[in-house]
Amino acid sequence: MTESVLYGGTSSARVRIHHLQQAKERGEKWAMLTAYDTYSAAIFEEAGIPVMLVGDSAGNVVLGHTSTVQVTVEDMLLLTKAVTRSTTRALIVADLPFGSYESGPQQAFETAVRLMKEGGAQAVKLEGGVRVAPQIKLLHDSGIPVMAHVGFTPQSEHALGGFRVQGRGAGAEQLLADARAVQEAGAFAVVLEMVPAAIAAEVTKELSIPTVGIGAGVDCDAQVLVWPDMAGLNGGRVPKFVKKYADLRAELLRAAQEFAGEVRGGVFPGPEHSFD
Ligand SMILES: Nc1nc(=O)c2c([nH]1)NC[C@@H]1CN(c3ccc(C(=O)N[C@@H](CCC(=O)O)C(=O)O)cc3)CN21
Ligand SMILES: CC(C)C(=O)C(=O)O
Ligand SMILES: [Mg+2]
Repeated sequence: MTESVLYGGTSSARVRIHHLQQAKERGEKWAMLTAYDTYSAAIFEEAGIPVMLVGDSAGNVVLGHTSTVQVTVEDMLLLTKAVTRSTTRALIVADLPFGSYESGPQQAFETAVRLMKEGGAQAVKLEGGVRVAPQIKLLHDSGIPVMAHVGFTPQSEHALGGFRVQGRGAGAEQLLADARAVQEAGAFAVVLEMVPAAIAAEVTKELSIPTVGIGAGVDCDAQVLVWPDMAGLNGGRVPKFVKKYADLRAELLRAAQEFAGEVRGGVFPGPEHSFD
């Protein structure tokens, strides 16, 4: 496992993407996590996470919005800069936020260039299938690596009628058409969000590019989770597809309470934290 090229040195984005492609061919799975700040990104890189997504889920988990719809390009730039300042080996992908690419390929190009030039991202992600294929094609032809995102696309929650599994029944054909369209347009990978496991397995088999699942079963080539969800920082309800690998909320709550208690009791700072 440690021999895997996925966790190697500081190769170019193009070479790293080629390694993701080779991993699919070998049947070697990999993990992606979201990242929004400099410390956590450095930790995930040390943990051997080969791809990080500066997700517009920041709208929910960092900025306190009710959805990703309110997130701006300026918000994404701030977060992307923080992540790219502390990482060297991971491939950093930045989400194009709602409203920054839908009107056409030129708009998508201009936003992607900002996230790469100013933010330091090595790739971008956008939501949609057939509908955004022209955007993906222009970015790809311009040398910008694109990750696609089909199935449940949170930026369209209002159009889709809420948080719903996509690709069930007759929806399977549309999902397959979307997945084929983004591959054809030049995407290097595609996120499958909230798709029945059997359909995601079929898409994964059908496509030559890696699929990254979130609520899409175990047969995807890779998996992604929103890090505050998987680390248990989120105090509210989490989607069914989340597994909690830690309880950071409890740990942080305890630390903050203990600090406050020691200050109230005159215990902190001790002599070892004070200057003569
Ligand atoms: N914290 C967080 N985690 C995420 O995974 C996430 C975000 N925020 N923000 C952006 C999108 C929105 N996503 C979401 C948000 C909610 C559900 C949800 O409530 N799912 C329910 C209902 C599923 C159904 O009824 O079919 C679930 O129980 O999974 C799913 C995906 C995924 N992304
Ligand atoms: C859930 C992932 C795929 C995402 O788009 C995000 O975090 O914004
Ligand atoms: Mg997103």
